[in-house]
Amino acid sequence: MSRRIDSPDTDADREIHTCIAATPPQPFVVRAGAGSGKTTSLIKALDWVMSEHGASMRAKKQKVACITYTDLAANEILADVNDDPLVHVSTIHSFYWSIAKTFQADIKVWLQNDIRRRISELEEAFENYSSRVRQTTRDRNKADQERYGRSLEAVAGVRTFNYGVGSDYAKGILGHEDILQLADFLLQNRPLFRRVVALNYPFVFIDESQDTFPGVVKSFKEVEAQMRGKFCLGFFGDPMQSIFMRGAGDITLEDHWRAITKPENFRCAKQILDVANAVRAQGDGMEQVRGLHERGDGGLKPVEGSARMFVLPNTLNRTEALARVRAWSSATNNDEGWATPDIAVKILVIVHRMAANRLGFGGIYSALNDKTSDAMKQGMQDGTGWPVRPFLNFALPIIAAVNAGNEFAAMNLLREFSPRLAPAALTGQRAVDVLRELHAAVLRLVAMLDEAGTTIGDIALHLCDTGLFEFDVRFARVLGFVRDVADAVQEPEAADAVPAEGLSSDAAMAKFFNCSAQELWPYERYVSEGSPYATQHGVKGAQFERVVVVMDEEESDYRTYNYERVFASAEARAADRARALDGDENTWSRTLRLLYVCCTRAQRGLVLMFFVADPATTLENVVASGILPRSAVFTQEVLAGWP
Ligand SMILES: Nc1ncnc2c1ncn2[C@@H]1O[C@H](COP(=O)(O)OP(=O)(O)OP(=O)(O)O)[C@@H](O)[C@H]1O
Repeated sequence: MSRRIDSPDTDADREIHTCIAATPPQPFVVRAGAGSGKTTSLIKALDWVMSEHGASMRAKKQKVACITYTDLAANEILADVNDDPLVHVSTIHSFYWSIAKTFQADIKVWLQNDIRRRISELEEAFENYSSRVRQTTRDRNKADQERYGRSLEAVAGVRTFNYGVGSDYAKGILGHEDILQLADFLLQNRPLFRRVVALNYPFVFIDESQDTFPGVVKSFKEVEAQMRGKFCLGFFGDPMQSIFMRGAGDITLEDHWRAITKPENFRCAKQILDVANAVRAQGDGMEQVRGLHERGDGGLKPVEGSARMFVLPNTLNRTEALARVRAWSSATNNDEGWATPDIAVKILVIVHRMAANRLGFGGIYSALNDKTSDAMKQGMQDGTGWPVRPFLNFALPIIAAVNAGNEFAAMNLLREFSPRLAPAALTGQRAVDVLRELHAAVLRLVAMLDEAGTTIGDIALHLCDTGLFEFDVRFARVLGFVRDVADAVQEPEAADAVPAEGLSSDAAMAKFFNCSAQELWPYERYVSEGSPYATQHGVKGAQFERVVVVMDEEESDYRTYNYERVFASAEARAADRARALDGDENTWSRTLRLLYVCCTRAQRGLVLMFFVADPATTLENVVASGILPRSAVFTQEVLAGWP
């Protein structure tokens, strides 16, 4: 297998090498477009640190830190550098915890102050409640204040703090968000801490820097300012691919830092790259060159590929339109892959709602998506969120095990998740009695899922009341008010609240509990990847042979993204662009970047399906935008006669 590290150096790679080999090493910011092989450059950079500075770093027990966006990316990079112990690859959360965890006394002080801050915020909110605020909201505010008060008391007695999936302060467990706040606080306020970090990690490289939190960039800049000459930062990113609201975007250079541009694109066939460049021309204007090549008889040749748009009336049935476009593309490209069910084509939807409604879990989707925090949306979409884990990790698997007659698997799940089988709980009890009760509870669970009226809340209460499953503190808290579900759903303040801890997640959970339990199976199938759909945000960093991008304002969140703005009249676009250049981030600029990310996922074939109210006008706008030539833009008529 060819290794990334063995691919020829590009000009950008040579510049990175110069920065790393300089005395002292020079911090740098690599700006490189989609498909440019940023990860390859990053791996080469790690290799140069090892070859140029490895001996002295080993002697001083130092490491180079490489911060990635996901654990998956971290593992891939680690494999590429042969798990060299000189390289520490991790997500920002793990890295932050690894540098902060030895500062236990500081952690306690920070946490106590932070809990006090949260209590003050709740007190202030309470004082400012208008007379219209309902009693349940007031009661919950008080309950949250009391809960934090109890946490504060408990934290005083905690000896060791750890990092876990969800926070549980009384047990000394900090959650994801806490780790970020804590380490940023230490990095930005404690010179000694900055010094220790720089001496342990004289090189820190940050991948996907456009999506790194601004606080993280600020923190590392402070380390660099204090330890100049002894600490080298390297950012690898693409401001045009900044698609998460909390991302840092473009990294501003300090005086002595070097800007490096990597203009190649190795991923996209020519027609797709032309579209990507035309999109980007309206953004930062960086033009990418080269495109996908393949080896043929006469050596390496550029791949032409295909890129088309269908401008369709938004009255069409989306599923039928998609099937027709795929059949048409298959025939036109003479490529059966377009019509092959499932995975040969990746369909990118703005939100999962389209897939959710079609597959039968629209209720779960809207409960945990609409007016909820980004973390809750994301956790629902990828199946890692705390509200859905008890069902995905325990309830559904145990039902499946029972239905398949697999008692061994069912027993293993009970051992792993049931608090009643914990050794302490079994003391003084006859195990056989406990098992008999659990068995009956599981059979009831299986029956409940088949009963039409069962809600997700009913399942949750059953799991809780029978001791089948141990809920974490957040879930346990919600179960506390689950019987008031109907009330909470109707409560206007709860439903309309800006996403924040407490109220908005309570309202979302109330809706979630009201959903039919029968939505759980299709939801499970969806998150376990048995689907050709992905969201336009979820495919960051990925590539696929054939991509369909569904641009559909009816499916979208109007405030944040709107493709009609990108393909509006020339005057409207010019006005949005002028505002964006003035620093006013807007729907047009956000959507333009999302479109760039979507288009550049495709290697050989790209189809944009644009559902609009007025296809004729939109078609003219699309052509005027210069993003696709007229010959590549089609309307409903061409699909007539396709199945
Ligand atoms: N130097 C190179 N020569 C040839 N192909 C390369 C080179 N570097 C990367 N590639 C190939 O180009 C494709 C894109 O690489 P990669 O996914 O690392 O890009 P990226 O910059 O991370 O893209 P994105 O920003 O879109 O996630 C991959 O198929 C990779 O194998």
